[in-house]
This record gives sequence, C-alpha cells and structure tokens, in this order.
Amino acid sequence: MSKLENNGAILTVADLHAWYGESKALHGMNFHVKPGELVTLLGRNGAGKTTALRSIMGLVRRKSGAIRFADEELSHRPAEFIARRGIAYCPEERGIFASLSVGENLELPPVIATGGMPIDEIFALFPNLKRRWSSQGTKLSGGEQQMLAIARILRTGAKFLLLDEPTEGLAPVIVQQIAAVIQRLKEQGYTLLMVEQNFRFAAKLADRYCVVEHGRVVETFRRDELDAATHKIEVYLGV
Ligand SMILES: Nc1ncnc2c1ncn2[C@@H]1O[C@H](COP(=O)(O)OP(=O)(O)OP(=O)(O)O)[C@@H](O)[C@H]1O
Repeated sequence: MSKLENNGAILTVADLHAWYGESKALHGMNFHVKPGELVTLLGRNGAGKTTALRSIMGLVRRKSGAIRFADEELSHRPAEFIARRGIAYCPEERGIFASLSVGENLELPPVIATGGMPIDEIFALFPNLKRRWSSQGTKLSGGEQQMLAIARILRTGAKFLLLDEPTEGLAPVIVQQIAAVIQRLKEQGYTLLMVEQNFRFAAKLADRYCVVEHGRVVETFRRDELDAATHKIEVYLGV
C-alpha cells in the first residue's frame, strides 16, 4: 500500500490478532497514524493497548495481520529491524537500569538514525536530567525515571514514538511537565502513539483517540469531536 493511501498514514495496523500462548489478546485491531499526529489508545485495563504497542515493536511472538510503516510491512520483522526503521518504544515499566547513572542510561541504546536529539537539547527539554547526570537509576524519582525513559528514546534518532502510560503513578505537577515535553515533541514533528489511562492528560494533547475494547478499536474520535463524545468515552472507560 502506498504511503499516501489510507489518508496518508505512516503507520497502518490492519486486522491485527495477537496471542500470549493460547490466550488471545488482540482480536482484529485496526487503526492508523498520520505523520506528525498524536494518537491515543484509550481503554480499560486488559483491553489490549500495551499488546498493540508491543506488537508494533515486534515484541509479541504470536500474531497475525498487517503492520505497515512507511510503505514497509513490519509484522514479521524482529524488534531490532523495527527499531532501525525509526520506531522507539517507551514501556510502562520504563526500563531504567538501576545500577547505571543517568548519563550511562542515556548513552546505552544504539543510535539508529541520524538526527538523534543532541544532549544539549535533551537538557533543555529535561533540566532535571542535567542536574542528576551522575545519579544512579535507583536514586531517581518516578517522574525523573519517566523523563529519562523518554529522553533515552529521543537519543536514538527515532521519529515515531510509542509511549505506554507516561503519566502512570506520577504527581500532577510532573504530569504537567510531561505534557509540556510531549507538546514540544509534536511541535518538532515527532509522530506519537500513546497509551494513556489519564484521559484528562491525553485530551489536551492527542489529535485522535482510539477506544480499545476486547482487543479491538471500537470507536475513534477526533479532538474536535471530544466535547460531544466525552460522556461516551467515560462510559467506555468506566469512569
Ligand atoms: N505476558 C502476558 N502473558 C499472558 N497474558 C498477557 C500478558 N500480557 C498481557 N496479557 C493479557 O492480554 C490482555 C491484554 O493486555 P494488555 O496489557 O495489552 O492490556 P492493556 O489494555 O494495556 O491494559 P493495562 O492497562 O492493564 O496494561 C489481557 O487479558 C492481559 O491479561
């Protein structure tokens, strides 16, 4: 499929099914993301949002369906290949190496493309990381760990970011800082696919919202449809 089909999507997920052993987690998921967009996957616990991100990143072993990124089919490719195409994944558990310093954590992932964010821009975006450069991963607050996890994927040069619940467990003031960072990334032309339970956080940032239920996208809303759809979304989320 050409990049310009499907409304000019850069990522198209079509009829995606995924399993953990015999247990099925995705039941024919369909959605797309256009270049420069921020799309949020919303839904209750266990709906399949994380599995969707992990499938795109090549981290779910058993799956079927299509995952097309910039004209290329990725569904049968390993994670290293997908990373080299410019997709990066920031998992919910953040994956900070406890025994390494902030600096060592930042320098760990391979640079996969030119245009990785230079360290001075990282510091401008995340001033805390400069102050904490020599601190061990274990000494960081939850917010600092999240900042480091995002900063680390920016270093790689990836321009398509998968963020899994970036605000989980964080204080409101830190949530605001993360929102500001994500807004800046959008302005810089990054494309983002984000899983988020915090609807109020996502509502300010996302261009479109895909509601996930039982391993499928059951409805999609644009930002300008949000006011009219808020009640419906709250029912979907059970809030
Ligand atoms: N490693 C795993 N092994 C077996 N089943 C899993 C595994 N990870 C997830 N599942 C199951 O797959 C389904 C989808 O889970 P997933 O984590 O994708 O949902 P989610 O929408 O991201 O929810 P959450 O916010 O709870 O992470 C759930 O039924 C979950 O129990």
